[in-house]
Amino acid sequence: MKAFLAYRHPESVIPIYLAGRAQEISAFDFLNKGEGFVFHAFDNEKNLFLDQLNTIEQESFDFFYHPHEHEIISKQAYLETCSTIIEKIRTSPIQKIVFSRIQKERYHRNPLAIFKSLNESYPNSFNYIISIENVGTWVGATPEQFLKKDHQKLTTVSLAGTKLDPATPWGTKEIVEQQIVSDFIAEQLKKNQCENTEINGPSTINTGVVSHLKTIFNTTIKNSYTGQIIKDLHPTPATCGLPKNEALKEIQHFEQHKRRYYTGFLGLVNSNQLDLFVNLRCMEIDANYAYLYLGGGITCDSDPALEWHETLHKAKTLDHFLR
Ligand SMILES: C=C(O[C@H]1C=CC=C(C(=O)O)[C@@H]1O)C(=O)O
Repeated sequence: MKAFLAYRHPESVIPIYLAGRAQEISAFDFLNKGEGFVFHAFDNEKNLFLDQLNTIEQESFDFFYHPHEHEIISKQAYLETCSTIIEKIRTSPIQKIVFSRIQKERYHRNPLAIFKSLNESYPNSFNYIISIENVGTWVGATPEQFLKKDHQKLTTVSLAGTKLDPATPWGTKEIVEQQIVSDFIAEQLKKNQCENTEINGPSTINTGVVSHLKTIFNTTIKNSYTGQIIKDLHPTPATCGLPKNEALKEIQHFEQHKRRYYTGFLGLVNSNQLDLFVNLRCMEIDANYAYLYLGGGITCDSDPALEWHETLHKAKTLDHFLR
């Protein structure tokens, strides 16, 4: 399959435009594929690996649209389902479920112009546009590093909790919601024999639209554990919930849409390095419409109306640039 990719890494100001090929890979099967770019689905189905990537002029970037159903729920349905999820959490051992929805918007700009606007507005995000034959086109500006690895040095991040106004103090709901992610990550690092783990945070980061709590984990891992730590971390409770398998089942039950690449992960791969991001604040586009994927962590302290409002606010990351 033909593939086009443009990305702008948060540590750089220069966007890179590439063309190459994409192949479907089994879940997590990208570590022995050589140099390339992984675009991994949330539910491990139709994971893609891009390679034979060559730099191109941006004028040569082409778009593949692959229309399919996007289930869009009403505000009323969102609020009702959210209340049911809160009740479920209050009456079961589940502590957190990340619930998401799709918002459909007409767009009128060249997708590359949208990508460029993201680069101007979000210097600290990993911004990308990816277009793959028979798959479609996705655009995103994600603030969440999934995993960075250079030889045995590994960094991962717990990013959760959202506030809309940077001036308001953090509430207990957000602090607990992010601590759940940090505890989960610490446990997975330990299980995978990581050593010399340094934990920094939580501190507040501002994405330009919302603020989050962020804790950074720097550690050392034996290369033989790389595959296992990725399997254990994906998906973290920042995008799925806790306990992981129970939360996954509830997501499949409550969400009407398939997440596809939203809350999967993407990024650069080569023999000794990985630089992966969680696919958040992203949208799938066809020739006329953008489908924004918007989610948030639900806990026993959630308020459905506030969660709805949070998804509307997160949508601003992208919808500001569609018209
Ligand atoms: C699942 C999303 O965000 C996650 C990352 C940061 C904060 C989150 C929250 O506050 O709910 C989510 O865990 C999303 O933006 O779709």
